[in-house]
Amino acid sequence: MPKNFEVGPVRVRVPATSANLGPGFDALGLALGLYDDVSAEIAPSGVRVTVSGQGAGELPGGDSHLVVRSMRAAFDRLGAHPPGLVVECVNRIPQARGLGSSSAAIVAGVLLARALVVEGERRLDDEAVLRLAAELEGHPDNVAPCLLGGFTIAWTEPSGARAVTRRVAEGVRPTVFVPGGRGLTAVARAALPATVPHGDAALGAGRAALLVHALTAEPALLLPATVDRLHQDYRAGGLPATAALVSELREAGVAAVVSGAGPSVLALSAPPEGFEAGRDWQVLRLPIDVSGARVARGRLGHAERDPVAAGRKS
Ligand SMILES: Nc1ncnc2c1ncn2[C@@H]1O[C@H](COP(=O)(O)OP(=O)(O)O)[C@@H](O)[C@H]1O
Ligand SMILES: N[C@@H](CCOP(=O)(O)O)C(=O)O
Repeated sequence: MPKNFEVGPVRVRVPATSANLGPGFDALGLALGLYDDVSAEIAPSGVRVTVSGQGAGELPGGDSHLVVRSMRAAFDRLGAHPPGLVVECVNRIPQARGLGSSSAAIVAGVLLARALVVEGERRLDDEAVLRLAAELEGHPDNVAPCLLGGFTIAWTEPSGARAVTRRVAEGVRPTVFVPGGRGLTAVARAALPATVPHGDAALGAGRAALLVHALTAEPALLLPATVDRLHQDYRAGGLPATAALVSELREAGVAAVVSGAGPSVLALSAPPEGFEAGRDWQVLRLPIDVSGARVARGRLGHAERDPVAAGRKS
């Protein structure tokens, strides 16, 4: 084993996340009980990546894989350069659906790299992991809940991203509606205008503040607290089915929003009994993940390799 590196494999479990939550664009996020499991170890040469579950047969291998790119970025920060890597991914988070799969891959890569380096936690502390992961992702609202769990409020200072996590009030039960079709976050971000009317910004500030209260103390206020004017309308043209489902749910009194940049829909209160979204939507009732990413020593075991069951346990 080259100097600087821990002996043996490490693994990490990272949760799906839903960002924005309506008015909290690029700031608010929620960790959900659906997970990717990833392991990594130092090899004498080369980069070998195996993927099962979501993205199998589609994602690039080797150094182009997002987990590996994120590991490389973290190794650079740590000043440690491994001769080779073996990475195994068991993915359950649907990709390019607005459920934070890219943030999960980035957080997994950064945490795995840190765990493989001797004294990694001293050299790259938790705050530095958040800053690096947010830098790689481009916005902090998914990486924060993925790392910390629960409901997070993230912001960016000149020195980088910071976040706090808050416990969600009893009775908030997320339901996620996931369509078959994909939507890339980069494309949805390109649909946003450079400026918005002052009235819309003012409304958003008030509703985002109310949403923190509603989610942590008074879920009865979730419907007015999830009104957004900063991003959803601008993206609706590219996501007509998503916009239609959000409207239908809200008209039924459900606090529904676009999940992240879409195309999934997040409902923060339960849809009425018998509500049918239609055949195009997979409906997932997910618990809130309160732990965030968890690192352990050793390869993935039988439980982590189960493509379905293990994904729902927190
Ligand atoms: N587990 C993963 N491993 C490697 N690459 C991934 C993984 N998850 C997502 N990605 C990459 O990120 C892209 C999706 O990112 P993005 O558009 O931000 O959507 P999401 O809302 O799922 O984060 C995928 O097309 C893929 O290139
Ligand atoms: N604030 C971002 C959130 C993107 O989340 P994702 O899960 O769709 O990557 C945005 O709205 O662009």
